[in-house]
Amino acid sequence: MNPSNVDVAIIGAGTAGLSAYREVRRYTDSIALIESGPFGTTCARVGCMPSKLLIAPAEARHRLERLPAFGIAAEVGRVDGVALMRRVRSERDRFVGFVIESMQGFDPSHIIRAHARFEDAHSLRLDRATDADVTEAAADGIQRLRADRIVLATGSRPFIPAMLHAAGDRLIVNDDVFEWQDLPRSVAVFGAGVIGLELGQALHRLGVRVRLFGRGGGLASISDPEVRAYAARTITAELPASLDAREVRVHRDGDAVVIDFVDDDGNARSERYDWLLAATGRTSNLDRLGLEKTGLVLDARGIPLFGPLTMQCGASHIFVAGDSAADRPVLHEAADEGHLAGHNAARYPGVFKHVRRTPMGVVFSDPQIAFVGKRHAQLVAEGVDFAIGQVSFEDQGRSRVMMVNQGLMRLYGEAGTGLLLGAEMIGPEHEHLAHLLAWVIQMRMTVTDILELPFYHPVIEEGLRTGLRELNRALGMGPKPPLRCIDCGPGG
Ligand SMILES: Cc1cc2nc3c(=O)[nH]c(=O)nc-3n(C[C@H](O)[C@H](O)[C@H](O)COP(=O)(O)OP(=O)(O)OC[C@H]3O[C@@H](n4cnc5c(N)ncnc54)[C@H](O)[C@@H]3O)c2cc1C
Ligand SMILES: NC(=O)c1ccc[n+]([C@@H]2O[C@H](COP(=O)([O-])OP(=O)(O)OC[C@H]3O[C@@H](n4cnc5c(N)ncnc54)[C@H](O)[C@@H]3O)[C@@H](O)[C@H]2O)c1
Repeated sequence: MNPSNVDVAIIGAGTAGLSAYREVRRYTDSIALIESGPFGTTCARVGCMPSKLLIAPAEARHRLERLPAFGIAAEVGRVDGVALMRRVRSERDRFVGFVIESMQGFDPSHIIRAHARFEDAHSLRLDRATDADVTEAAADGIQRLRADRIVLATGSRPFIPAMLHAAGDRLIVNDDVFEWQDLPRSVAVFGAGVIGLELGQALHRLGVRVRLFGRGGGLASISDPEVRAYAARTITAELPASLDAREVRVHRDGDAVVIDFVDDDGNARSERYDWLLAATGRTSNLDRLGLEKTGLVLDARGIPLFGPLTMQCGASHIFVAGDSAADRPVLHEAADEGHLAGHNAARYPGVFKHVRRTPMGVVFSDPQIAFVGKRHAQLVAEGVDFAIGQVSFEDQGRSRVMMVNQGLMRLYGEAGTGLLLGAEMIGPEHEHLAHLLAWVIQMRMTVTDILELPFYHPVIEEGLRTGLRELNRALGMGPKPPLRCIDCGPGG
């Protein structure tokens, strides 16, 4: 391979880039996979996996707190922060190791450690990589690369509002949390989105003093006002939070971060924390690529206009995938988009469309929050004629048995066709219910057809059946579900 002139260059070796590489390699051996940071992917290093490793012990401890309500005397375990963080890091390293192992079959001559930037639509300038331990592009003698086709898979980074910088060296992001040697005493978590809620609740349950600072009352990007209100009530009953903190001012007093703010009840408060964790959203890394030199049409955020069924930017030889595209910033979609972008970059100018999966999001809070198909806000914005069926999990049989009976699910169905369109929900084991719903939506099933599927007794899925029956009634396609329906079994 001529290392300065390749068929396909892939910028970024995260989930999307690795998936693109595997696809491109089926068609050509003339490839450059360019990575400026450490290998291992955001998901394994600082994202999905370490966050779930922190959440798991927090949930285990929380279950102990609930045992007395079952009549079991239990002492809530003292948290050994050093041991706990050691496990988080070592399991995280195992997952990173699996990713790096999966790259062992890659041709080493395809891999370039450098920061890529466009000089024109086909030429990339390669600068020193950020990871000091790696071979630098200059040391390889490659400082410029010409590529016939290019995949942009550069991921995203935390977005930090200017006002938070007053916390100085006490300002951290998710990456820093997973390097901790011990748990801190206190953390102010800014941003009540997915990351803020997952990490904030886990730290709180591990005995760290936490407050979650939100803006405008939003929580975990729930768009259905009823689900959002229920979730806000349920989550904040346990986790100290100001979801609509106003007049926020951050400053330092010695080692402490001081936060002055007006809380949700209108009271002026001043609180001190060891750390300020910014979980205030993420921004695409495409802004550091010099895309203005490519001639691509960019949107207001600097992201090229692309087709979600091809990942092609305009009609060009450039394709985009994963978090950098800022369209569906979750792991399985990054992998899909990488595959699609890689496939089309390899075969360009032959470009195929590929049907996308039903959108799905799961927030690993407790209770879990999930979204499937079309969001409530999207249906309203698109002017879709839809009906809503809803079910509370407070009286749901199996949920009560297990003492996890908190939750509200709202299901959306299309008027006239009876098709299930989407759902937003908070409740027990909802990561599983979200999958069932995503599968039946993707199969384009009507609510009536879904109700023909089997439901065991007593299971949490029976709550879903009640919601679907309510939706069928609201669509005018089924009877009013009987109160305490006995064919469902008690509590069904
Ligand atoms: C705390 C947290 C928890 C999460 N939890 C979940 C979860 O539970 N479930 C889920 O589905 N998703 C989760 N996500 C989201 C998921 O991690 C991302 O959607 C996914 O990792 C994106 O993959 P990617 O390939 O687009 O980006 P990355 O994996 O970030 O890869 C991009 C790569 O490009 C490199 N790069 C950037 N610019 C350049 C350049 N100019 N030149 C060369 N290389 C460059 C970067 O160094 C990086 O290695 C979480 C994210 C975070 C932060
Ligand atoms: N379980 C999962 O699948 C999972 C978990 C974590 C992250 N992720 C992915 O990572 C992405 C980024 O997550 P995120 O939580 O950083 O972003 P987010 O967009 O979900 O939430 C950011 C929140 O910060 C708030 N905010 C912004 N500026 C603020 C300020 N000055 N003060 C207070 N609040 C402020 C926003 O209003 C928003 O609610 C998610 O969209 C998701 O795709 C997924």
